[in-house]
Amino acid sequence: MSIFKIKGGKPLSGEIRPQGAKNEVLQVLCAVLLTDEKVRISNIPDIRDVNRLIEILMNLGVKVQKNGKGDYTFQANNLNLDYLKSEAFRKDGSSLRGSIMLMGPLLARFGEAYMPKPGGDKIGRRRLDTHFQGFFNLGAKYRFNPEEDFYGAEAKDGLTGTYMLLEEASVTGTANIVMAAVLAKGTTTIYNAACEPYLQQLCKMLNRMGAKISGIASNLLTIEGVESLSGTEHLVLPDMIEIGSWIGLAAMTKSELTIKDVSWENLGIIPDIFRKLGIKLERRGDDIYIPKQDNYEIERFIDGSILTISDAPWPGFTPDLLSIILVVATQAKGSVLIHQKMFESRLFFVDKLIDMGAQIILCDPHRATVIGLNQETPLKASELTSPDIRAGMSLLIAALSAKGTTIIHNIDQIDRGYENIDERLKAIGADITRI
Ligand SMILES: CC(=O)N[C@H]1[C@@H](OP(=O)(O)OP(=O)(O)OC[C@H]2O[C@@H](n3ccc(=O)[nH]c3=O)[C@H](O)[C@@H]2O)O[C@H](CO)[C@@H](O)[C@@H]1O
Ligand SMILES: C=C(OP(=O)(O)O)C(=O)O
Repeated sequence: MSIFKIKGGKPLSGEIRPQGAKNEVLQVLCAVLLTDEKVRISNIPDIRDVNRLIEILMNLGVKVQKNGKGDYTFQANNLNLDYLKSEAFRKDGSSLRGSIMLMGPLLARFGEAYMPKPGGDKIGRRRLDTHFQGFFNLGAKYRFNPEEDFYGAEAKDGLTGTYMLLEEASVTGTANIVMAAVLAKGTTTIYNAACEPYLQQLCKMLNRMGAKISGIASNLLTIEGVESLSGTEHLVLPDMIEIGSWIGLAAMTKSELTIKDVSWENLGIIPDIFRKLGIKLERRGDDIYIPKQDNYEIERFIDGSILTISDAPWPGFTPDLLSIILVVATQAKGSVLIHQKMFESRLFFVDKLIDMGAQIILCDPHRATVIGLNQETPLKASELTSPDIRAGMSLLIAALSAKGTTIIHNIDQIDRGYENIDERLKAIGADITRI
């Protein structure tokens, strides 16, 4: 398995263009199964999770044509559903989280869907109840035989729309239920739906295919079922998690960076949260400009108490950027409490930052207090292993700011979500080698 060798402490400069959004692509790729017509999707990032999902679609019989970089046409007009019960699918499907979203479209179009336990980051318990509850509400029956190790949902007589109040605003769960409901008989109403830009994009694409979804961008979606869907073209948004990662990188390494074409209107609260850490960033057209800053000071709450940054379903702050916020805070002036509410094992990587000299108290699995070093003492180089995708990127940012040479193992975890990261970092001046 490859490793990264990083010589840190060099300021970076220049322009960087975000890749297409991983978590949106995983949704819209699954949606190609809802029609037998062609669906063209562009700005698809060349990352491990996405490539695996495309391979699964191909194994399922979807015709895949590459039109150019990140630009593909898919056609699901002759599928091999036997693959869903095969040993090969058991292995392929369990390699990424996003594959769970194959179920909604398959159930809607073919009345059956099977799924091995999906993969994704090991960041705590990741339940699938919302997905299945949604399918049951639409009339599907559960099928699980422990010896098969597959989850299954069947609806041989089709799905029927209904009202449902989700227990939690699950991102992939909402996507799955929406994709199941678009072809159901009658009207489905989903309250407490997730509404991340990923979902807004999915719903807009489905409407272009002929679906009737209203309430997009809110937590109350109404879906009038239709008989069938047609083909469409879809452009994937820039990856807001990558954009946040570049903001953090610029601040931590005292670099001047311009992040190109970020789609500001889809970034929600993300720029403001980085500003709370004292990071200056400017809107220039649709770009983000981050000037070189020798230090940045964390704000306090209005009553003078220590700032807390926590995650919440959209339009709250995404949990996928908390690890980046945490690492950037280690070199800020001041203190902050990071509260990761959703995932229970996502903060354990702070041990590695503590080894590098960061001042952090892990209060419990969900909360860490960071006392910033104000760029007075750089982090020390170290030998590290990346535990998950975002912690991996955080460690990479730490390494790029640290004094000396850091080795990061298990960089597959970073490649899962960040396209060609080493070459793109080199282009802005980083000293990083893939070995
Ligand atoms: C492939 C993909 O798109 N993955 C994203 C998706 O995962 P995924 O869709 O798997 O995550 P969910 O939204 O289902 O939930 C994530 C976790 O948060 C908890 N939870 C969720 C909603 C809520 O209102 N309260 C709550 O506590 C869940 O119990 C679960 O432990 O959304 C997560 C939450 O933004 C992101 O971290 C993942 O990157
Ligand atoms: C947790 C993440 O991904 P996944 O849901 O695919 O594990 C992430 O993108 O930060």
